[in-house]
Amino acid sequence: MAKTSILVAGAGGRMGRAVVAEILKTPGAALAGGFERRGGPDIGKDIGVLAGLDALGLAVEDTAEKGLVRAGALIDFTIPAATVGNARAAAEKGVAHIIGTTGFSADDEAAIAEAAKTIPIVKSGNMSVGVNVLTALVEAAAKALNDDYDIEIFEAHHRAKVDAPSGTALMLGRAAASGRGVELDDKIASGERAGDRESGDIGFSVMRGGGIVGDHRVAFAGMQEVITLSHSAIDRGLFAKGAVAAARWAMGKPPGLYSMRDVLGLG
Ligand SMILES: NC(=O)C1=CN([C@@H]2O[C@H](COP(=O)(O)OP(=O)(O)OC[C@H]3O[C@@H](n4cnc5c(N)ncnc54)[C@H](OP(=O)(O)O)[C@@H]3O)[C@@H](O)[C@H]2O)C=CC1
Ligand SMILES: O=C(O)C1=N[C@H](C(=O)O)C[C@H](O)C1
Repeated sequence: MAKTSILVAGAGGRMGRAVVAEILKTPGAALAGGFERRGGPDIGKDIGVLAGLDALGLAVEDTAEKGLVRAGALIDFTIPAATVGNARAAAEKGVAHIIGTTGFSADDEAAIAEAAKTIPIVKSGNMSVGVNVLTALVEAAAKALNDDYDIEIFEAHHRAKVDAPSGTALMLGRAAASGRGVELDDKIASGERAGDRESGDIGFSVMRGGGIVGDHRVAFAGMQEVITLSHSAIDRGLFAKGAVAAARWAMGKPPGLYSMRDVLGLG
C-alpha cells in the first residue's frame, strides 16, 4: 500500500514537532515537508533537527502552497486564522486536511465547512483515543442522569495555551448537552456564585500552569453522590499519533467534515 505523504503546518510548534516525529516512525506515512508563518524564526531550519531528531535535509518553508503539491494530507496544529487559510489552500489542491487547532469562531467554522465540500477534513479538539471514548461515556452518563446532577467540566493545561475553555472541554460539554437533548450554547453556566447557576446548566473551570499536557474531568454532582469521569494526557505524542492515523484514514474518502469518532469507528 502506498505511503501517505504528509505536510506539517506549524512544523516548529509543540504539536508540529511531535507530528514530524510520529510521521517518521509510522511505516505507512512519509514526510512531505513542513511550513511556518512567513517571517517566523524557524523558516529555513531542518525539520528533523527541530523535532529533536537527525537532520533530514528538508527545510521549513514559509508557505503551504509548495508543500501541498507534494502531499496527500496536511496536518495542522497552528492558530485559527492560519488553519482557515490552510483549509482553503488544501481545497484548491485537493489535499485532505487534518485539523487539530482549537479556538475557532463561528465564521472560522463556516469557512472550514465550506472547504469540506471539496476535500475530506478531519477536525477534532482532541485526537486521542481516550478522550474520544470519554466523550461517548459522558454522553451516556448525561443521558442517564437528570438535571438534579449539576455538570461541571474542569480542564488544566500548560501555561502557554491561548484558548479557554479548551477544545476538548467544549467537546465534552457538547457530548453532555447531546446526552440531555439540549444545545450547549443554551446551557453554559454564566458564573460560580449562588444564584448564577440554574438547574441543567453546564459549567466550565479552567486552570493554566507549568507543563501540563492536558487534563480533563467531568463531574456530575448530585445532592448525595458525585460521579467523575476523567482523562490525563501524559505525552503530546498521543495527539500526533491520532492525527497521523486520521491522515491515513482520510486518503480516498469523499469530501466531508469528519471527526475522530469517525476515524476510530466510535459512531
Ligand atoms: N486536537 C488536539 O488533539 C490538540 C490540539 N492542540 C491545538 O493545536 C494548536 C497548536 O498547539 P501547540 O502546538 O501547543 O502551539 P504552538 O504555539 O507550539 O504551535 C503553533 C505553531 O504554529 C505556527 N504558526 C502560526 N501561524 C502560522 C501560519 N500562518 N502558518 C504556519 N504556521 C503558523 C506557530 O508559529 P509562531 O510561534 O512563530 O507564531 C507555532 O510554531 C492549539 O490550537 C492547540 O489547542 C494541541 C494539542 C492537541
Ligand atoms: O493546547 C493544547 O496543548 C491542547 N489543546 C487541545 C484542547 O484545546 O483541548 C487538546 C489537548 O488537551 C492539548
